[in-house]
Amino acid sequence: MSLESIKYQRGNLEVLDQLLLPLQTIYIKVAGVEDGWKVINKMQVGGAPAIAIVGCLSLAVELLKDETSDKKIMRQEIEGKLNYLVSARPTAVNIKLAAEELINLANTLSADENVSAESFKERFITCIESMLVKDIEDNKAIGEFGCEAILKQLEGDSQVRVLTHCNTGSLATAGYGTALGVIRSLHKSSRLEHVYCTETRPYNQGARLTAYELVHEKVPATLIVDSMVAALMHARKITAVVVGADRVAANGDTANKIGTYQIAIVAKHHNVPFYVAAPLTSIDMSLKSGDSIKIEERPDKEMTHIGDFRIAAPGIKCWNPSFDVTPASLITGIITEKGVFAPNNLQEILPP
Ligand SMILES: CSC[C@@H](O)[C@@H](O)C(=O)COP(=O)(O)O
Repeated sequence: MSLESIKYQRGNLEVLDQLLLPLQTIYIKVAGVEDGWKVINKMQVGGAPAIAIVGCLSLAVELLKDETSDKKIMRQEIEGKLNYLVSARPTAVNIKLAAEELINLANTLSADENVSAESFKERFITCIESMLVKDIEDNKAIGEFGCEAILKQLEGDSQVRVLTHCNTGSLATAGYGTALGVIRSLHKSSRLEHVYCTETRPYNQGARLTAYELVHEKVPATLIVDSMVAALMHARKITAVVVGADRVAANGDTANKIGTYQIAIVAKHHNVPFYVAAPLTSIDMSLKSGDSIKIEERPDKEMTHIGDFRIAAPGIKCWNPSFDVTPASLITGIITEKGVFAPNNLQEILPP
């Protein structure tokens, strides 16, 4: 069975504490928006889709307990709480787009005289709950499209070696995963020879989470340190790189975990196709290019320490951007639930 990072039943939300993995499997109760903001900001839950889903579900849990019977007050509170949740982490766009959609729904329900306060609440919560199912369906479609695109470039029925970065699996989504979903689909098709996953310094999502998922799923995999990517591509034939995204701009420039950009440069040098696997909810058509994507900077401690153990020389200054932007020119294709698109062709699916 796949790992489950989000456990939800109406009125009850728990998330698997990613900071404790792989050593401990502990679920944290998220009783409302304040808890939702904290688990996202502290990175107890990470990954753009999972951040959006957990944030919105934390609002669903809070709303269920709310006894307000005034729709206007409910609408106002919902808007404030969603904007607050969006502020927990600035780079991933999924939560911002989900918040905009939910605020529109709240406006419509509040303005409709035929909708009672009870029915407003019910329809609003149901809409949030549907995100869980939709994300898994989208990821399975991404997996299939990605698998097909990678296999299409091969001659005969040769085996595939893939490199991935950060965590994009069941832990970073509602389930199945995006880039890791593509890897899962390749594995199912018996064409996957091997996966290489990077450690993903400084927070080690690759070593802690992706490696954990790959071992759990019995996918043949090897962990490498981030600085080994060029050596790996020189030493072994890598068929493709597949990574996730936190925000894709309208021109295809893609923000993803720090280190993605340099992997794309190395891939270009070695003629290795570089794919971004992301649902449409990671594409921000309001931004012309990656230059306008806000890059989150994380506390120094995430670089200088491993857990509570300091590894960096005391007194040294740090720069800790959590993401970088890979220019569209380095990206072979963006794998979405609607198919694989050239980065300069996103208007085909999402007209501006
Ligand atoms: C399907 S997850 C895609 C991205 O969100 C992922 O690659 C990533 O960068 C995660 O960053 P994180 O800082 O752990 O939230």
